[in-house]
Amino acid sequence: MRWGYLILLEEGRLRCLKLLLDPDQAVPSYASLPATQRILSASGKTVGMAVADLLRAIHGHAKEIMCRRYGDHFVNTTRIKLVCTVPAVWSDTAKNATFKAAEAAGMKDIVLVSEPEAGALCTLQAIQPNHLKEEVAQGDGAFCGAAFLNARFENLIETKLGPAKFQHIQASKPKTWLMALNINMIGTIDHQEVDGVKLKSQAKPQETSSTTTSNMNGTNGSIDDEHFEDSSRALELLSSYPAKDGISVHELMDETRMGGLTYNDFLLLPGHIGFPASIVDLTSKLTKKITLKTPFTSSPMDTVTESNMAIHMALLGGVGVVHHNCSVEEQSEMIRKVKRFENGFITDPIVISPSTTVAEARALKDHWGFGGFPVTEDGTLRSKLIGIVTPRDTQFHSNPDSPVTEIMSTDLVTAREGVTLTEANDILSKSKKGKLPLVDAQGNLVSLLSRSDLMKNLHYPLASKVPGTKQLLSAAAIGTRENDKERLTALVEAGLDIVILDSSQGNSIYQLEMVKWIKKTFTKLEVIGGNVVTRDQAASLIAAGVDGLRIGMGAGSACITQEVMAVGRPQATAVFKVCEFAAKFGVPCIADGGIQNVGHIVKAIALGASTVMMGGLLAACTESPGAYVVGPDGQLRKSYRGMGSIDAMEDRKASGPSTGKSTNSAALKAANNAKNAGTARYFSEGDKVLVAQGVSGSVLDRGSITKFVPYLMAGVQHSLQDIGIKSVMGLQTGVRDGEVRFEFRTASAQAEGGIQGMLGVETKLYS
Ligand SMILES: NC(=O)C1=CN([C@@H]2O[C@H](COP(=O)(O)OP(=O)(O)OC[C@H]3O[C@@H](n4cnc5c(N)ncnc54)[C@H](O)[C@@H]3O)[C@@H](O)[C@H]2O)C=CC1
Ligand SMILES: O=c1[nH]c(=O)c2[nH+]cn([C@@H]3O[C@H](COP(=O)(O)O)[C@@H](O)[C@H]3O)c2[nH]1
Ligand SMILES: [K+]
Repeated sequence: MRWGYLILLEEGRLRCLKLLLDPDQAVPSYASLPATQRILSASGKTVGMAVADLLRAIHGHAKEIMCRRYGDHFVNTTRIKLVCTVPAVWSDTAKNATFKAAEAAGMKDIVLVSEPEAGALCTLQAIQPNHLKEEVAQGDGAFCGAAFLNARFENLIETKLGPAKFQHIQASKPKTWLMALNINMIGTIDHQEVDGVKLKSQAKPQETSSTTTSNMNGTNGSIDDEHFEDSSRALELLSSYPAKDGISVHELMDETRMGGLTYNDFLLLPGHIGFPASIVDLTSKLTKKITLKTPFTSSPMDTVTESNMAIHMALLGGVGVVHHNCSVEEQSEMIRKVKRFENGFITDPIVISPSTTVAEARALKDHWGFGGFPVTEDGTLRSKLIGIVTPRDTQFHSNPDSPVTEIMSTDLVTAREGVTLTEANDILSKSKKGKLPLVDAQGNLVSLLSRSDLMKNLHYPLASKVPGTKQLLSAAAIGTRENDKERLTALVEAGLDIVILDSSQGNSIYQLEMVKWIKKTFTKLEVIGGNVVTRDQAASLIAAGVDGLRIGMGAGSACITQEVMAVGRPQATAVFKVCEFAAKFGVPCIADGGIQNVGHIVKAIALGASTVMMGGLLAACTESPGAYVVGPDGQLRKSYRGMGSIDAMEDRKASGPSTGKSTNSAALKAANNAKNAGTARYFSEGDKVLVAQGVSGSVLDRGSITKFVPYLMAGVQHSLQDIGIKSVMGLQTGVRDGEVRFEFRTASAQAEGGIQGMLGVETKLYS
C-alpha cells in the first residue's frame, strides 16, 4: 500500500475513505464517493481493511521516525500511548469502526478523541493546564480537513469555469490539475468564505502571471517585488516544504526502483560549511573493540600487504591486513615485524652474541631493516650487556669474519629498568646516541629504546597502537580450513591483534565454526568475518560472534566473481544493506573493494561502513611487496593480482606439498597440508578444473603511502566539510536521520561530473 506523496498525481486513490465507515452517515454534498468505492471493490478489501492498512502505514511511519530520532532500543522499551483523532460529527458506528481498524492495524493502548477536542486540548494545555471544561469547537464540519477543503475548492472552480471547461482542463492536464489545485488555493476568491473560513484576498492568477512575464521581458529592468516573498523569510519558507531537498538514503536504496547501486550511481548533496576542513574527525571503529584514527585498511593480498605496508598503514592511523598466500612461518614473521616496529621500549630486541661476525651483523640488518643490535654475554635478553653494534660500525669494516666485539661501542649510555618513557626519551635525546639500552641492577639487558622510534613517534601522531602499549596494531587474514587453526595459533604467538577470515562468501559452515572456535580459543583476539553482501549472510556471522564484518563480492578492481559466478552485489547497495543491519548489533563493517578515489570512500562511509579496504589503489605504492617494472609506456608499475586469480592460486613459492592431486581424498589432505592459501585452494579442487575469480596485471606507480594516505585523509575531510559534517560518525548519524541528502546520478550526470572536452589533461591529484 502506498500513501501520501508516494501516489502519483494521475493515479486513482482512495479519497475520503473514512466517510464509508458508517454507510448511514450523511455524506456532505461536496464529497463524491463512487470512485473510492470502485477502487475499494477492485482491491477486494472492505473499508475496515483499507482503513486498517492506512493506520498501519501511519503507525509504522511514526515508529520509524521515532526510532531514527531516539534509537530502536529506547522506542522498543518505552510504553507508547496512541491517540487517534476522529471528526466530532461522527456517529458511534463510525468511531467504533475506526477503533476496530486501529486494533486490526496492531495499534495497542489506543484512545479516540474528536478532532476539535484534540485541538482544544493541545491549546488549552498550553495556556491553562488542567482546566479543560468544555468543547469549544462545534462539531458541524466547519473546521474540516484538507481533503474537504480541496473538494470544496474544486467545486468552486467548477462553478466559475462551467462544467465543460472544468472537465476539459481536468482531463487534458491530469498531472498538474491536482497539484495546481492544492498549491494555488489563494487567488481568485475575493473575500469569499469556504465553510465559514474567510480566504485571503489576493491578485488574480492571470494578472500575476502577465505582470511577471512583462517584467521579465521589460526593458527597464525593474522587478515589481510585490509578487515575491520577502527575502528575510527565505529560511522560514524553506522549513514549510514537506521534505528536505534531495532524497533520503532509504529512498536512494529502494532496490525496487533503481536496482542495486554502485558508488558512481549517486551523489551526496552539499550542506552548510561552518568550520575548517582540518577539524573534521576521521576516527572510526574497525571492530567492536578497536577504533582507528583513519578509516583505512589495506587488502590481505600478496601484491598489497606484507609487513612494510602493514607497518606504514598502522603508522598512518589505519591498519594493513597481512595476506596468507605464504607459509605460516612467513606470515608469523611479518606479524612479528609489525609488532616489533616502533616500540617505545622494544621489549624483545634482536640481541647478538660476542661471537657474531661482522658479516652476520650485516645480514641481520638486511633482514630486519635496522642495524643497531645490543651485544650480550650469551647473546640473549636478560644477559649482561657488553656493547652495541651499529651500521656505522659494520659498514666500512674490511674483514667480514671479525667478531663484532672488535667493532662494537662499549662506552654505553644506559638507563635503569623502571624509568618512565618520558624520562628515557629525555636521556636518549641528551645522549645523542641512536639507542638507549635499559638494564637491571646487575647490568643485564632488559629492553631498548631507539632514537628513530622517537622521531617516528613525532611524525606519526595518528598511529594505530594497542592501547596501553607502544606496539602497532597488527591484522592478518587466514582461511577456514582445519590447518588454519595452527596458522592462527602461530600468528597469535607472534602478537596478532585482529584476524580476518578471508573468503569471497563468508556465510559458510566452515567460517561459522571457525568464528566460534576462535572466540572460544583466543578470547582477546578480534575476529572479522566475511565477505558478505546481504543481511542474511551478515546475520549468520553476527550470531556466530564476529566483532566486525567485511563487505564486498566482486566489486574489487581485479575481481571477476560477478561475471563468472553470477553471484555478488553492486557495492553501494551491499554496503548499505549490511551496515544498516550490523549497526543494530554494534558490529562495525569494512567496505571492501571498488574504492577508486576519495569520493568512493566518502560514499562507503555515508552508507554506513566504518572503514574501507583498498587493494588496487595501494598495490603500486612503495610499501607494497614486489619491485617496480617499467611498462611499455615508460611508466613505473607494480604487479597486482586477485587472490582468486590462476596466478595467485598456482603460486607455490611457499613450497606447497608434492603429493600431487590425483584423488579427492589425497587432494583434501594436500589442501590441509598446503603451506599457503593459494595452494590450499588449488588442491582442494582435486582433479577438477581451476575456476578463476580474479585476474592479474599491473597498476601505475603511486609513490609512498606516507604521501598517498594523507592525501586520502585530507580529501575525505574536505568532502565532509562540503556536506557540512564534522566527523565520520556524524556523517552516519546525519544519513540515518535523513538530514544528509542524496541524489541519483544519471549516465549524463556522470559524464557531466567528469572531465569534458579537454585535451592533454594532467590528472595530478595532490602535491
Ligand atoms: N571480495 C571478493 O569479491 C572476492 C574475494 N576473493 C578473494 O580470493 C581469495 C579466495 O577466496 P575464496 O575462493 O572464496 O576462498 P575460500 O577459502 O573461502 O574458498 C575456497 C573453497 O574452499 C572451500 N572451503 C573453505 N573452507 C573449507 C573447509 N574447512 N573444508 C572444506 N572446504 C572448505 C570453500 O567452500 C570454497 O569452495 C580470498 O583472498 C578472497 O578474499 C575471491 C573472490 C571474490
Ligand atoms: O572477485 C575477486 N577475485 C579475486 O581474485 C580477488 N582477490 C581479492 N579480491 C577482493 O578485492 C578487494 C580489493 O579490491 P580493490 O582492488 O578494488 O581495492 C580485496 O580486498 C578482496 O576482497 C578479489 N575479488
Ligand atoms: K570487478
